[in-house]
Amino acid sequence: MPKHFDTAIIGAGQAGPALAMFLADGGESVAMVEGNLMGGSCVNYGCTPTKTLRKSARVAHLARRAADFGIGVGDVTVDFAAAMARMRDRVQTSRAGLESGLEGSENVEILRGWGAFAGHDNGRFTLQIGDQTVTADKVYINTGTRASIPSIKGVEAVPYLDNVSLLELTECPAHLIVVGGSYIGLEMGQIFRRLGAQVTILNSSARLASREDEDVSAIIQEFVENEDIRVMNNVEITCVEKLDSGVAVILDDNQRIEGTHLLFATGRVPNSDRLNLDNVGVNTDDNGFIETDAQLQTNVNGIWALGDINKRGAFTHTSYHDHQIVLANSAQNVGSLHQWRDADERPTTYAMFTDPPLGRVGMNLADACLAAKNGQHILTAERMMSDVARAKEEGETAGLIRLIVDGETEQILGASIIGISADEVIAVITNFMATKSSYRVLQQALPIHPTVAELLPTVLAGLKRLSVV
Ligand SMILES: Cc1cc2nc3c(=O)[nH]c(=O)nc-3n(C[C@H](O)[C@H](O)[C@H](O)COP(=O)(O)OP(=O)(O)OC[C@H]3O[C@@H](n4cnc5c(N)ncnc54)[C@H](O)[C@@H]3O)c2cc1C
Ligand SMILES: NC(=O)c1ccc[n+]([C@@H]2O[C@H](COP(=O)([O-])OP(=O)(O)OC[C@H]3O[C@@H](n4cnc5c(N)ncnc54)[C@H](O)[C@@H]3O)[C@@H](O)[C@H]2O)c1
Repeated sequence: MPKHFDTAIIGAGQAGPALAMFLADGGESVAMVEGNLMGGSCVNYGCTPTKTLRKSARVAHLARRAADFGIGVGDVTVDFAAAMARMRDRVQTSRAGLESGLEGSENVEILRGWGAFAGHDNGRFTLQIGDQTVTADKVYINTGTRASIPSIKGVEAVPYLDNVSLLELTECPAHLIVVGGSYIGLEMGQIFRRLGAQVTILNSSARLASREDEDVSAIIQEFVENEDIRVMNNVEITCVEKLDSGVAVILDDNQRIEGTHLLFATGRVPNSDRLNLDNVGVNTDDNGFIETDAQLQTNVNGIWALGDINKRGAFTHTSYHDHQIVLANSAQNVGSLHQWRDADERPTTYAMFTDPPLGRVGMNLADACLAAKNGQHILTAERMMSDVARAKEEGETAGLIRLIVDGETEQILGASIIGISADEVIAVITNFMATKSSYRVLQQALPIHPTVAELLPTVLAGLKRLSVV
């Protein structure tokens, strides 16, 4: 007889482990199935290592700028191996913490191996994990995504990097060609430039971070080019070739870019292909992302999909939030204190950790223009970071603050903040939006001087109706 669990969770990403421990604490028997490293992309190949490396890169950058602040540090050198070792140490500590939490959880059994559905019978799902078979009443899928590699001619014959192998480098690339001009391309391009690589970004979109407003893309392009990162937008890669010294990328206009290393930062594909979803009839979209309702239940009763695999956000905080939504809607109603029970209602919010960072929530200006065209009463206000005292004092004045408000309900609809501390300041807006209060309440707050956030009430005082012709 296969061992039976109340709950099986496939994939220990950002939703699975927290859910496992919570359900186990409530007395359920939980199988936590993981084929690779506990913590998934965020802990091992995503947020944790990249934000740790970002710090080394920022220190190098500020050291190079030391004279601007009246400080002499002499020639700045980068100990690449030490920076990478610091990053790996942080990853290991983070993963170990998660593992010990799971291992210490009495009702959680960790099953190591790739999980797949074998079928269902009498309300129980059967899972195959290597040569082990188990059954469960409920299954939560948290299997995430992996790097998508474009099918470019010659790609199978060249050595290339993705977000996993990039972190395994032992020497800094002399010239890193980054394909992709969005979150990963920009964050990693800037980090590796600051660690000493020459960097070229090849981007098929017309502008960097093309989901953002045009002026935000222009600000990003300006600050990365100021660091001698070469940016080529609107490119179409015809083929890639292996060289003794690395790799050559040939564009459709016959331009040839040679580098020592090639990184693909061209989006993600879902890890749904080895789940054998057909055996239980779970629906996916054409790209393999699992379809769910607003409570994250799939079309099959008793199977939920959480995190990047459900395409309802592609961030650690959205994945973690997914487990809270599931708990809030669970039979035990254990998450009743959580406000959000409906994934359709939450606003999109994220940061891009370039330096300076971008903080985003809800509508951007392009969305706002569309809404205004459709008759919505929209107010907008903005201020350049060069007019923010704290930014001037820090000597980091690139960027802007843009706020968008509904003129009738007076609720804040969105914000784009790019500039120093934008990754933190955006949370003031995101948290405030959760109260659904009028923006006038935020204007009554007493902010601290000198901070970037102190300008938010001032910016709101300048709200004007957005008119679109
Ligand atoms: C370079 C990079 C930087 C990033 N930086 C940020 C950031 O700064 N902030 C942010 O919010 N987000 C960031 N992200 C995104 C973030 O990492 C993901 O959104 C987050 O990890 C949530 O993923 P998840 O919970 O869906 O699953 P994942 O973290 O992808 O984990 C899925 C797990 O499932 C396992 N698995 C897959 N298939 C199976 C199977 N069949 N059986 C068993 N196990 C399986 C995998 O091995 C993996 O451990 C970054 C991503 C990358 C790649
Ligand atoms: N700060 C963060 O939260 C953070 C950081 C890094 C990654 N992430 C996550 O990782 C995911 C993936 O990020 P990403 O940057 O790889 O993907 P993305 O989908 O955001 O961007 C892909 C980029 O690659 C370009 N591109 C695609 N095919 C190309 C080709 N053949 N030639 C040239 N350019 C091409 C696109 O124009 C775009 O700029 C994000 O959706 C996000 O969820 C988040």
